[in-house]
Amino acid sequence: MLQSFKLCNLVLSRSFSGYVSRMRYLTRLKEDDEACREALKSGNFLLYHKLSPLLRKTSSSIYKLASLKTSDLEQILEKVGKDKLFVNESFLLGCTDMGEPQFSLEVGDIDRSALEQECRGMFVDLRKAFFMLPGPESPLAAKGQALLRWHQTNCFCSATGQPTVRNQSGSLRVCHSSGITYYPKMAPVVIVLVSDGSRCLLARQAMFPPGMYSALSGFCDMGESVEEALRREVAEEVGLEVENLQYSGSQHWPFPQSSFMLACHATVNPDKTQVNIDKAELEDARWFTYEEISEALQKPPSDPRRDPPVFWVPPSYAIANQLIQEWANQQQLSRKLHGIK
Ligand SMILES: NC(=O)C1=CN([C@@H]2O[C@H](COP(=O)(O)OP(=O)(O)OC[C@H]3O[C@@H](n4cnc5c(N)ncnc54)[C@H](O)[C@@H]3O)[C@@H](O)[C@H]2O)C=CC1
Ligand SMILES: [Mg+2]
Repeated sequence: MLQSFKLCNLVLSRSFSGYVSRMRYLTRLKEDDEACREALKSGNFLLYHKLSPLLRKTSSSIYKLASLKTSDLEQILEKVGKDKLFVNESFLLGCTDMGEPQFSLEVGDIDRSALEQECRGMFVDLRKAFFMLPGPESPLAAKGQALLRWHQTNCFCSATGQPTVRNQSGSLRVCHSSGITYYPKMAPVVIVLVSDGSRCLLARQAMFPPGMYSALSGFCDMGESVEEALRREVAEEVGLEVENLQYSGSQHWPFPQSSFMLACHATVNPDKTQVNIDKAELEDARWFTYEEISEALQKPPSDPRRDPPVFWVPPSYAIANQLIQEWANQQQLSRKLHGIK
């Protein structure tokens, strides 16, 4: 069986591009428990302590996700008094460009400082880790946490109350009593940057760090399209009617419990820009000029102790930043065309 799996992979990697063979390999690992158990023997592991990922400082003093090989992880587990079979509790995350499988493992029941010492790293709260990690590593750190959290909160069937059982990769859980299969879930959220042609509308919730304003956002209701959710959220939160919706991109966002962010641009009639804020949702919503936005995009997050707080926008790992950046680029282009400095 294993022999034929390896042969099949070899044939695949010769006949398809690297990307296609990696995706086919992952599908196989998701569906075939034995193949996944075999992959665990040559995996790369991201560790999480109570959902905080393990980071390591590199020789050039930047922080990266610590990725441990199977043999190193087994040795560390033995040193901290844990059976090396604990590796099998990992969940499949993906594979590297070299085709090496990646897994996440929750080690929250092992002594944190002993692990940090053995791994030469530190467990960092995910929100803080986002500020420390190089751009491409944040989504992987988020995905690892989201998958662990989903398994931790879906141990029982919501129909029967009986325990659910995971497959080896962690791509699903089954209740053998009801026969229901549960798959990891994300909640769809729309996020929209509203423009009146020369200004853009940003808002802040009371829970945001002082001075930070972001694009309007909201969870999709059951049965809604992205367009419907977006028009409703803007109407609810600031009392405006939007038009000209334009899709920009999407992002998995691990907060509060795995959201799927769908980002769009939209416009309002420049004669109808009076905002009427829903104070239950938002602390403030304001129109910002191009000058204010480009200044905010160039500076790091404000010191939260500054009083009054300085206006700033979400950092580059958040899709809100992408929307704001795109709007600023568009404004810059149109100002150039119209000879405005
Ligand atoms: N990555 C990014 O750039 C950004 C991400 N976000 C994320 O989007 C999420 C939603 O945005 P909000 O404006 O807060 O949404 P919202 O405007 O829909 O308000 C949140 C409220 O919606 C209700 N709700 C409905 N469905 C929910 C669900 N599935 N999960 C949790 N609450 C639900 C709750 O009462 C909650 O208090 C935020 O929690 C935040 O994590 C928001 C802005 C930027
Ligand atoms: Mg909202």
